[in-house]
Amino acid sequence: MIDVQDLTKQYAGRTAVNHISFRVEPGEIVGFLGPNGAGKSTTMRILSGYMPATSGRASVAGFDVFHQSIQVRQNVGYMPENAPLYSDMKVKEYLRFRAELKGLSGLSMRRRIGEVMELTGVTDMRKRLIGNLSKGYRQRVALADALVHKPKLLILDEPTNGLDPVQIRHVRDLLRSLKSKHTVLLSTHILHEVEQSCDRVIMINQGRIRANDTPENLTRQLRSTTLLHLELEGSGPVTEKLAALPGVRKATEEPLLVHPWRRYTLRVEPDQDVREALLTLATAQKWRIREMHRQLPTLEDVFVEFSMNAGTPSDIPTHVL
Ligand SMILES: Nc1ncnc2c1ncn2[C@@H]1O[C@H](COP(=O)(O)OP(=O)(O)OP(=O)(O)O)[C@@H](O)[C@H]1O
Repeated sequence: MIDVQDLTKQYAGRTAVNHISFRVEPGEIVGFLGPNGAGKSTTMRILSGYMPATSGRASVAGFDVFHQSIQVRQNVGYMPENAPLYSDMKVKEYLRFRAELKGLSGLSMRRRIGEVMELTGVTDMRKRLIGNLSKGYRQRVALADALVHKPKLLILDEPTNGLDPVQIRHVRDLLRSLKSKHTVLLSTHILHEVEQSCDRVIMINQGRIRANDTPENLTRQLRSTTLLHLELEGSGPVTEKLAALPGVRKATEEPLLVHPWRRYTLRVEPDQDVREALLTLATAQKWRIREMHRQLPTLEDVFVEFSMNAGTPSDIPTHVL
């Protein structure tokens, strides 16, 4: 659905996107992540046919973004960051205006506007002036605009920016519901969202792609230990025996919980799962276990690692870390 090859964009000598290549397959929801200034919006603008690149090639739904930008726009629903909306128009009036610009008309247009207003939860706001809407509702209107012509590909630049947690959840559910009908390229700083919604993650920093994999593989790759937390009741040298399990780097006993239960934390080698061996040991030792849970590195840990390794830490604004 998206094929990017060796794409570069320079602004007045400053390289915003630096020889990037990637693909997005039909039906995928791909998270496009990176710290502020990484080059996400620039890439998304180019892919939507709104800005030319300096060099390289990109195609969307089989159309070249440079030479066939009209066909590209027909196939792409683009929601820019801080989408500009006409504040003196009413919601339905604005969507109608946008739908007409995108070539819709008549009954099918009216039906479709009704559908996208329902989908994005703005039906009750249809007669309100956009200028009087909250940020969350304006974001929804921008999303309705992006969806109105049933594009094959949605390019959403920080669609959850400025939304409250309930609205964020709504957008997440919406993304999931769109999955069967649209391919989605999504930029966001809410990594929890990406872990929950995206099939794949492309991480970009300083205009270069640093990672391109599933959220699971990225977190697995992180050179870090997995933590296994236990609440256990047993006698003898428990900590030593736990530490001796193959794959365990270190075992620590934390302060007594409520007698006779104790809490232990095992630092486990990446890619090792010691839970079965642990249960076998516990049975042999007649220990009792009332809780066991693994704490895996999150996508946020991966993001920080890639962001920090790629550039000088001072390049990276603290609010995204
Ligand atoms: N119109 C422009 N003129 C000059 N430089 C620009 C322009 N737009 C972006 N840049 C620069 O290009 C680089 C990439 O910007 P871009 O907006 O693509 O990053 P981003 O990853 O989307 O960041 P954010 O998360 O803050 O939106 C930044 O250094 C930015 O300052």
